Amino acid sequence: VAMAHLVAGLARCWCPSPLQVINFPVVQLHMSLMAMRASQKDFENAMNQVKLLKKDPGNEVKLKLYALYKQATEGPCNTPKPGVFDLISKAKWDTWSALGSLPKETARQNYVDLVSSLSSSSKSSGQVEPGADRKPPGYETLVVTSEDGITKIMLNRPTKKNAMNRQMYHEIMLALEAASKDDSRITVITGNGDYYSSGNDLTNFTDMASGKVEELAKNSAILLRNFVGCFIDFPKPLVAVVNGPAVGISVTTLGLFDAVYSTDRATFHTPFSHLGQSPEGCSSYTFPRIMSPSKATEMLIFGKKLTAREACAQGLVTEVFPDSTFQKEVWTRLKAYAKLPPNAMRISKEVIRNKEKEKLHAINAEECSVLQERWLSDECMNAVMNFLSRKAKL
Ligand SMILES: CCCC/C=C/CC(=O)SCCNC(=O)CCNC(=O)[C@H](O)C(C)(C)COP(=O)(O)OP(=O)(O)OC[C@H]1O[C@@H](n2cnc3c(N)ncnc32)[C@H](O)[C@@H]1OP(=O)(O)O
Repeated sequence: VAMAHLVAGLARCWCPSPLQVINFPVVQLHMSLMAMRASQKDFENAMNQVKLLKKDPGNEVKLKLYALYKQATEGPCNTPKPGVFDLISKAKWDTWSALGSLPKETARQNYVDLVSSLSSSSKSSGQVEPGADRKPPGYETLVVTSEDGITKIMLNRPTKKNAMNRQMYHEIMLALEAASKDDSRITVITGNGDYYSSGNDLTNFTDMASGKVEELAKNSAILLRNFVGCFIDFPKPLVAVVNGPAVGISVTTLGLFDAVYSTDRATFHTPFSHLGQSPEGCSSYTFPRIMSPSKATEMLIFGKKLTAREACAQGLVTEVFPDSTFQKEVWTRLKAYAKLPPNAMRISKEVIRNKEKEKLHAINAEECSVLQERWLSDECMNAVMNFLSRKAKL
């Protein structure tokens, strides 16, 4: 009954011209840190474009548009929570509130992207779409496919063991953003070749040796914070299909996935002390909770490498499969899961994740700020130089 009221109420809220509700004053916004930046003009165009859509995009999308608009213009949700019986206001408040501390400029970009995707699918008028001259992202470090209700993001630098260079960080963020809005129900991250990922590409640090070190460390901390933030905020079930060994950030972010399936050939290694670094990916918070404080210490401080079975026994991995049947078994299972009702899955994730979101963003910020200092230390510089001059391997 409550759902029926909510649906009817939302329909009233957006009808007879359901999209005209998004007729808000315009405010000045700041430049985005993200690679693709939506200008104030793009944002205004998007607001106009919404009114021209012929096809009603549905309540879920309208709520998302509402929330992104509010976040882009007013920032994080700052109004009192409506009562439980005020279903429409509560649905709007919940959606806005779920955006947490998403920066205004990112919300503005997301709003523009969402409207752009709606415009291209509904082809409502002969007008030029905002951003129509902008090419859809072509990935150089990833292969992204969508099939059977599953968007698969495959890390694709196999000759470098899928080490994450700056471009890959940016592309993963873009791919997650796109997957959060596409029709798929589950999103998977996996690796191409024999490794899941060897973690941060240590050549990212080579620039550090060439002056402006503080600035580079600061920019890397911003990149890392945005990157991990995308995992914290990802709204659909996110599954890691760990096809081989995982190192560093590709291990720590697993604590932010909803399920982790691993081949028995994989290992899990976070050699931060060896590298003069400190934990990231919210692992300083998630790992002690997933495993136990002392098991987390062995991994994050002493750099103990876990086998897949050990990682499973400690709760980091959901299930381990023999390498010979890994792909077949995992994809059969995921395809079955992808037939489940998408809204129920998304809402269940929201219920689970929302309790922790604010905390996770705070942990992420703290870890990045500590790392920013660590990257400038002799311990870190020496470890990176040793790897680059091939004196040391893990
Ligand atoms: C924005 C900043 C975020 C920072 C946060 C993250 C922290 C981390 O992720 S810390 C973890 C960093 N990763 C490592 O320290 C791993 C380093 N790599 C290795 O120790 C070995 O390469 C590895 C054990 C993974 C594999 O050893 P082998 O099987 O013997 O292969 P090769 O060493 O010959 O590797 C093949 C090829 O790949 C290049 N490679 C592998 N890993 C990395 C890496 N992390 N960064 C850069 N390059 C990497 C390796 O150099 C080889 O290249 P070529 O010599 O050109 O063939």
